[in-house]
Amino acid sequence: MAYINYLEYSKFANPTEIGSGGFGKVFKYEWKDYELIVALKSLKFNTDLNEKLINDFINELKLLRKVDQNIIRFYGITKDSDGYYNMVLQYANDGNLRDYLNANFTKLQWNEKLNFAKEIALGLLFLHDNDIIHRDLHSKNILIHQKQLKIADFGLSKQLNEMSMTSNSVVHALV
Ligand SMILES: Nc1ncnc2c1ncn2[C@@H]1O[C@H](COP(=O)(O)OP(=O)(O)OP(=O)(O)O)[C@@H](O)[C@H]1O
Repeated sequence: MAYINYLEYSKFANPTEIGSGGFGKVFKYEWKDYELIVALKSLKFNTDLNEKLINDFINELKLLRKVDQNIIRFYGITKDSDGYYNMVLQYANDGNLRDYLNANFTKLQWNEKLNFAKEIALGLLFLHDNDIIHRDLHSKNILIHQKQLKIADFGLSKQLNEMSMTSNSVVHALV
């Protein structure tokens, strides 16, 4: 397996909660070395180790190593003071597309809406060119950073070559 950066938790300062999802909470931090704002997304379990959640998390890590301007950047992983692993991600300063549209839809111009559609299509094209299907694409999994849309949350994604024989057979049967 290719290398995933391990980052020291002490390098991150001033946490502020920005959201929560299936894996746990998401915090905004300052990455002191680079004076960069990043998002730390944690992997938390209330009960015993859940194999499916872990597999989803590892899958998300592997897929996020790829870099594209319409895909949220993944810098590495860190372990927080409670012992939980966190993904260190590019911080999207305008949050998710669903909240953004709820707040701004009436103000948006057509050229901006068309540009949004184009950026989502470009992000998807990049994923598909890399044989990745997202499988959970919706407006909360699209983040906005400096007016640019970035596809996030690959927990349910699958790389086509990792699909089971059964799924492959179905795909082939359909082609
Ligand atoms: N990199 C980021 N930059 C800024 N905000 C983020 C970032 N990642 C997540 N968020 C915010 O935190 C919320 C929760 O994110 P998360 O990916 O954990 O869950 P989700 O996509 O809403 O749910 P689920 O994990 O169940 O699919 C997002 O909807 C978004 O508003």
